[in-house]
Amino acid sequence: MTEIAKGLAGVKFTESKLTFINGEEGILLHLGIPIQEWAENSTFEELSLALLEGKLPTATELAQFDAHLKENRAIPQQLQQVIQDMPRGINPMQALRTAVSYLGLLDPQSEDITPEARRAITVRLIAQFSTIIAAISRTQEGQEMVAPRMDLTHAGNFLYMLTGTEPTAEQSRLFDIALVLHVDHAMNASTFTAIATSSTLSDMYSCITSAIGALKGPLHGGANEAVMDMLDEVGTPDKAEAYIGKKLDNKEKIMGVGHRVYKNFDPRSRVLRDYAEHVANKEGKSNYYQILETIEKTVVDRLGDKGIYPNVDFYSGTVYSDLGIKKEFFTPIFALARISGWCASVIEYSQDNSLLRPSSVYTGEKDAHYVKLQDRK
Ligand SMILES: CC(=O)SCCNC(=O)CCNC(=O)[C@H](O)C(C)(C)COP(=O)(O)OP(=O)(O)OC[C@H]1O[C@@H](n2cnc3c(N)ncnc32)[C@H](O)[C@@H]1OP(=O)(O)O
Ligand SMILES: O=C([O-])CC(=O)C(=O)O
Repeated sequence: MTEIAKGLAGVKFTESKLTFINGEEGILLHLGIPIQEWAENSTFEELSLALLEGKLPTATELAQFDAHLKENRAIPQQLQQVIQDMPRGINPMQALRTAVSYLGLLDPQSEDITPEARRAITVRLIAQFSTIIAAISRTQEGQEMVAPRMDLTHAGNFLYMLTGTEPTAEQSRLFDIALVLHVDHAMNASTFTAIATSSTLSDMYSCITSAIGALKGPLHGGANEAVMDMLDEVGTPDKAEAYIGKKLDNKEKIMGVGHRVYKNFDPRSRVLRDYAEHVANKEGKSNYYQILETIEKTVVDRLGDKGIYPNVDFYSGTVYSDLGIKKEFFTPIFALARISGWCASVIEYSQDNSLLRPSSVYTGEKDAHYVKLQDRK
């Protein structure tokens, strides 16, 4: 019988120098550097550039890249209008997908798939994702959009555009770290989707629009919002153990735990857990954090042997909540970070492109014949 690689698990279809993961030991490296070092020392801007260039940038290179991002923060008036006119109460990931697709219509370079054009579009996409997501949030709440500021970091400016208030240095840094942790993760479903689209020699906006669609699902980026739903459903920490026990007895999945690659702690969830704890301790342990602690313990006790541990989506929501971000925007924020990984991966793959076209094992009939409509029972 032909072996089927269900979910393409473990299938290697390309080489990449960007990200290394050892799922058994819980190791994640970008350009060989551990994620913990990136989180501690770097910024979203620097990691994005490093992945695009394949090396740590010099101070001059980083300053130039930062200036390019800032120059490109504003979004076209026509797109602002489209966002303004979107129906209310929509899923923000649908709104993001539509806005990015529309942005492609306005970009005269959008059909150009040369490496130079892909790179120039990448800078605009990274810069404008932030403005688009903040604009969607504000208009959905019936508020005026806030124009970007050029004197703030990428993370700080996003929080400013989202809330209309300049964040503190601590808030900006915390959010920046969260972005760094989400930038890239090798051949995850959305990056793979972006690459599959680019492998047909399609344009950058099509690649990113398809990636947004893939990230939206609750088995991937949508899990961070689903974790918050679960916390609200649990209600209080004393109910968490019984809630999880019942779900597991019913063979239901727990959101924010388990991972296709990590069969041990996801190193990013540990960093996020420390920040979530720090945030919770500031104001006395929050309900959310205490529920998460109990869920983590219950899941690891019951499923640790199966390699099921908290993933990056488990603690991120409590950090975002503390920054005043609504749960519907957790997945767009994942996209705000992952845009850099998507673009860097598409550009890397395009250098030695091969059409992605796997096979399936046909299990249907082979000797059927057409029956005219009027003769069918
Ligand atoms: C950024 C990210 O995308 S990180 C992932 C975010 N997604 C989530 O948090 C959703 C919850 N997690 C999951 O659904 C899964 O762990 C996935 C989809 C992420 C990866 O899982 P896969 O590698 O496809 O494994 P699969 O879903 O086949 O599960 C393997 C076994 O572990 C169990 N399992 C996996 N995840 C979970 C979970 N979250 N809760 C309970 N059981 C789980 C399955 O029930 C299955 O058990 P079985 O062998 O007894 O049937
Ligand atoms: O790698 C994956 O399968 C999921 C993902 O995007 C991540 O964990 O960041």
